[in-house]
Amino acid sequence: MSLLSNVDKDHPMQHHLIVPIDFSSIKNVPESHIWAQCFEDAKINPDNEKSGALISIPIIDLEDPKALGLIFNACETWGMFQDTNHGVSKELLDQVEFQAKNVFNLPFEQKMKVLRAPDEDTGYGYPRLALFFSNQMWNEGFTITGNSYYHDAKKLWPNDFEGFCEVIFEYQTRMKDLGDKLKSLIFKSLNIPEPEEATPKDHIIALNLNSYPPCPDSTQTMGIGPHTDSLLFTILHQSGNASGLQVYKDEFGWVSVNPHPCALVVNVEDLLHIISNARFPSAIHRALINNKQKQRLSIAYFYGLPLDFEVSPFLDYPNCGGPQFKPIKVKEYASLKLKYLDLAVSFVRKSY
Ligand SMILES: C=C1C[C@]23C[C@@]1(O)CC[C@H]2[C@@]12CCC[C@@](C)(C(=O)O1)[C@H]2[C@@H]3C(=O)O
Ligand SMILES: O=C(O)CCC(=O)C(=O)O
Ligand SMILES: [Fe+2]
Repeated sequence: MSLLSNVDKDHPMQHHLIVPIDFSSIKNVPESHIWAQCFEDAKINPDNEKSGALISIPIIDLEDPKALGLIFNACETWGMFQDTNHGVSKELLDQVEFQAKNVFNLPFEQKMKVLRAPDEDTGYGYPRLALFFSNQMWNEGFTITGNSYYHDAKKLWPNDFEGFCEVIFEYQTRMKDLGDKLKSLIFKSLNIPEPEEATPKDHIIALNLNSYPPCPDSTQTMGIGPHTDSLLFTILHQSGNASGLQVYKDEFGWVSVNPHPCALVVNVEDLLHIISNARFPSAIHRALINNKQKQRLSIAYFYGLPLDFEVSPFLDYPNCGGPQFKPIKVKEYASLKLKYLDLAVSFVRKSY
């Protein structure tokens, strides 16, 4: 059983919000998957041109001696950056993408063998946030926590599961190393001590394989609806051949985060927003479907803290004002998020 399922038990999901349509058999976009066209403007400006200037999310070389300052500025301005020189090989990124493609290219009935249970977080299905939107997303996902993939891979490929397991094991190991390094850099950049974790091995960590299948009418569909992620930060690999990810910023609106060769996207999640006393925004992001013909893949690694860890704003820096949030345990926050999605953070905000 995975860690987050302790929390999920109180918030079971309805079956029809978990089961994706069989994308391979669809000729027209069904009514259920049509989103309003309000995001059309963002699709026709994928280069992020605003008032004649090009804006883009910072790309930071982690080996750059100035990396700390650059990370701080990017997190403060965007809640997001792309990192290069992160130590994860191109081969491994290609391999994990290949394995993700293998999962999603299986026949629908085969994928249904590992359908996520209503009160669990691992397995195949629409993302959990499907609960909060009246329209369905053009997306199918496969969520892994700890070694849940082993059991699922045996169901997907009874005689040939080792290849998938080896790649996922290796990817999780490399992501954990990179996550530890990023955590240290991010906390140093804020000039605050890293959280002292009583039980470091009980971190909530999840890996999400996302597929955005080819779509007969990509002007009307949404890959993944607007949301923030809940934990400390996400490390996202997006396939190089298709754009879609966008981050929201007040002055600019939706800004595309186009794939950069070898870079991984890092975005601030809610708990880091709280710990930084709102100095770092939790990145509001979504993924559009920009291409009719091509499948887009992304692999998201959610780096968290132990469930019983109490999170509170760190205030020991000049002019930080008072604490903007009440202390809250990770598991309590995860539970609020499952109930209220992006309103969850407002329940933790202090009212003066
Ligand atoms: C650890 C986790 C974070 C996540 C829920 C999960 O158990 C695994 C999937 C994650 C995801 C991905 C899409 C957006 C999101 C809000 C969702 O519905 O499932 C996040 C969850 C989160 O950050 O709360
Ligand atoms: O596919 C993407 O670019 C974004 C995925 C995402 O936001 C998520 O898995 O939480
Ligand atoms: Fe996300």
